[in-house]
Amino acid sequence: MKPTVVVYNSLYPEALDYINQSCHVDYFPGYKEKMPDFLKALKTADGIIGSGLRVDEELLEQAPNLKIVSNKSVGYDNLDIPLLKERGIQASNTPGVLDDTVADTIMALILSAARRVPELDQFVKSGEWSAQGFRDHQFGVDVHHKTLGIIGMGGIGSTLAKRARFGFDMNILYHNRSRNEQAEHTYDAVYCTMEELLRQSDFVCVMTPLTPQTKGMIGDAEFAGMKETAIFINASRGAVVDEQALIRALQAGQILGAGLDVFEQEPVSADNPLLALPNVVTLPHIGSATEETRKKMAMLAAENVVAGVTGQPLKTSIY
Ligand SMILES: NC(=O)C1=CN([C@@H]2O[C@H](COP(=O)(O)OP(=O)(O)OC[C@H]3O[C@@H](n4cnc5c(N)ncnc54)[C@H](OP(=O)(O)O)[C@@H]3O)[C@@H](O)[C@H]2O)C=CC1
Ligand SMILES: O=CC(=O)O
Repeated sequence: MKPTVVVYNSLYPEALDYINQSCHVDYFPGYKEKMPDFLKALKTADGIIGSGLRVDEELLEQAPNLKIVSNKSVGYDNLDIPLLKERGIQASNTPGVLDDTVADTIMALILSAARRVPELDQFVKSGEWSAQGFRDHQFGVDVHHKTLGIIGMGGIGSTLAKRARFGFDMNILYHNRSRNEQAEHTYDAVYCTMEELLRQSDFVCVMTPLTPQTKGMIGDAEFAGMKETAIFINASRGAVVDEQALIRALQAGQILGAGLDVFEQEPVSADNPLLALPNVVTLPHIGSATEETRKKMAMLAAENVVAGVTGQPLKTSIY
């Protein structure tokens, strides 16, 4: 009998076909709208694939045969890893294949925030440019030759460092729990304490995973430690930052601006004060969202789930 794989959000046809070749597929492009059927399918699932589903004790109770959870994302803060390990269930994610695309998104946030792109786009389209002309107070700040501090110099952080160093002649500082010697050699990145990095950087970019250690890692004290001219970028997970502290820092002029791809609550609610601040550039969590990269992520996640249910080694196992 073929193993059963539950696909819990939409998946490219190529990836679905690949799973279909060796598995029975229960496909739920939007599992939330089909909850009773989805829960029924979990009862016989050997593997599940998708992104964002919270896999915890409650979910595992519904899925007694589960052998693999294949996350179609790099981040795996939706998974209870100690519990999965304890139950002997494998888990995989999709590192590497999205590094360039996410680094491009971060450069877009850096450039948009520094050069006030969304604000000035609106200025042109609303007719204000022709009505009142462009004034000095609308100038932005340079990105080239400035200092970029990267908190979380891993796959994406290093790919960002490459762009910043060689494309924009930026100086790179970084902070991790451990040294990244490759980034030091290749991008002249300088290892710093968090305090040093915040004090010296013109752009501060957070790129760590969300873990119990990183939750709320950037708060009042960290914003107070940044330059008044600093631009803060977050494309990791919203909860790595204390969002209320970020709002306070922006409203008080403690930092110059922010570029955000992620939020504590997603989709972000319409009354979030961040949305009312002209010096904040926002994106709807689209770091890896290009056609080409999402296809690569889907195929990698499909290969992992098939490997997991057929007893083969996973391509990108989390543990
Ligand atoms: N916006 C989006 O669409 C996307 C967001 N992401 C997010 O980005 C995260 C990073 O991805 P990726 O670069 O592939 O991951 P990596 O594992 O390659 O890099 C993570 C880096 O964070 C560092 N780190 C981990 N914990 C801490 C800590 N407590 N303090 C300081 N540094 C820490 C690690 O170094 P060390 O272990 O030495 O501390 C490592 O250098 C993902 O987990 C995901 O949440 C990913 C893809 C797209
Ligand atoms: O947020 C996206 C991811 O891949 O993680």
